[in-house]
Amino acid sequence: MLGAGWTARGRRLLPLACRLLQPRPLRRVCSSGRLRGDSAASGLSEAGLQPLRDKFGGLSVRLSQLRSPESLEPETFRRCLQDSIRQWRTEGYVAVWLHVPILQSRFIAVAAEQGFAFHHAESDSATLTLWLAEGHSRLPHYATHQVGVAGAVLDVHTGKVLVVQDRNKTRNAWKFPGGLSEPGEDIGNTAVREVFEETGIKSEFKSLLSIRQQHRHPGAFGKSDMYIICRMEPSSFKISLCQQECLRCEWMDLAELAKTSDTTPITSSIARLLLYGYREGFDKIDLTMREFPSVYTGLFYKLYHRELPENYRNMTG
Ligand SMILES: NC(=O)C1=CN([C@@H]2O[C@H](COP(=O)(O)OP(=O)(O)OC[C@H]3O[C@@H](n4cnc5c(N)ncnc54)[C@H](O)[C@@H]3O)[C@@H](O)[C@H]2O)C=CC1
Ligand SMILES: [Mg+2]
Repeated sequence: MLGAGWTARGRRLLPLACRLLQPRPLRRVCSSGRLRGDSAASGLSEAGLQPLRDKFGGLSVRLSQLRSPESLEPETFRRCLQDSIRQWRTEGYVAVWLHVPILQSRFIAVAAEQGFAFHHAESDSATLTLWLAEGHSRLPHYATHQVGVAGAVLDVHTGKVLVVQDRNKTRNAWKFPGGLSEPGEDIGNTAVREVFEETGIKSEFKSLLSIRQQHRHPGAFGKSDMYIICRMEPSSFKISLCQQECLRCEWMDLAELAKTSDTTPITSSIARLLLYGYREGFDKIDLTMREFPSVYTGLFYKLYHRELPENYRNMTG
């Protein structure tokens, strides 16, 4: 029997909803990854909801494809999902990815009762997963780190480096201006942007100097934090301090920064590294950047490493 909350429209949709969640045998997968085949599959197409098989033997179900999600009662969804999970297991699928638009969030609790857990949620959609195969889940985790980037902006003509003291910090220590990378932003571009936003100084990215990894970072919502310091060259010199983020900003003698105790251990270490490069040659400290075409068509990536001598760079045969 159907529940009391079941509407006339919902009743009409029950067979459809059940079919929407019916698993398709692996052999019915077409080249696009869509499950194809018999009358049930044509029902799926009709409603626009088509579970997709991925190359790892998992399935992807997108609730955004439901034509009338408001007519699908959570109880109906629960029964359909339960049946489907049983069948998907029998058919050897290894995992299910369930994509839920924020407005259909009532289905999340139902899926959680069937063993689904959040994989990630962003903006207007949540993705839940259920591992179906034997043993522990082999599904990759979502993002594990946040990335922060600072710019060590050195004026090579004066030997002075740009330093700030952040507002809202427990201790006022000198550090390089910097901040969090935005999605899709190159490391060097974050450094240029953050240096400019916090100090008004324009600068150019030259190289990577260091990477700090910190687990369970309180400012990263308990995730890990990668803090990257770049070597930068200034192209303007007049400071215009961001009052919201910074307390102080100045051009400080690099040798003084390398010696002062009024700084953090990271800044102190990198000031000494930068001083060494300034005196002995930046090739001794730089991780420079090269750009290559990616295996993903139309995309490029940036590779950072120590400079290679010409005869190693152009090796053939
Ligand atoms: N040199 C060192 O020792 C230090 C390194 N770092 C690293 O720098 C990176 C982050 O740099 P930041 O300058 O902190 O980032 P950021 O320059 O992007 O500034 C973050 C902004 O978000 C605001 N904010 C943060 N949490 C907030 C909240 N809950 N509510 C409202 N506003 C909030 C802050 O007030 C600040 O304006 C991280 O990778 C961190 O590990 C941070 C501090 C010191
Ligand atoms: Mg900052």
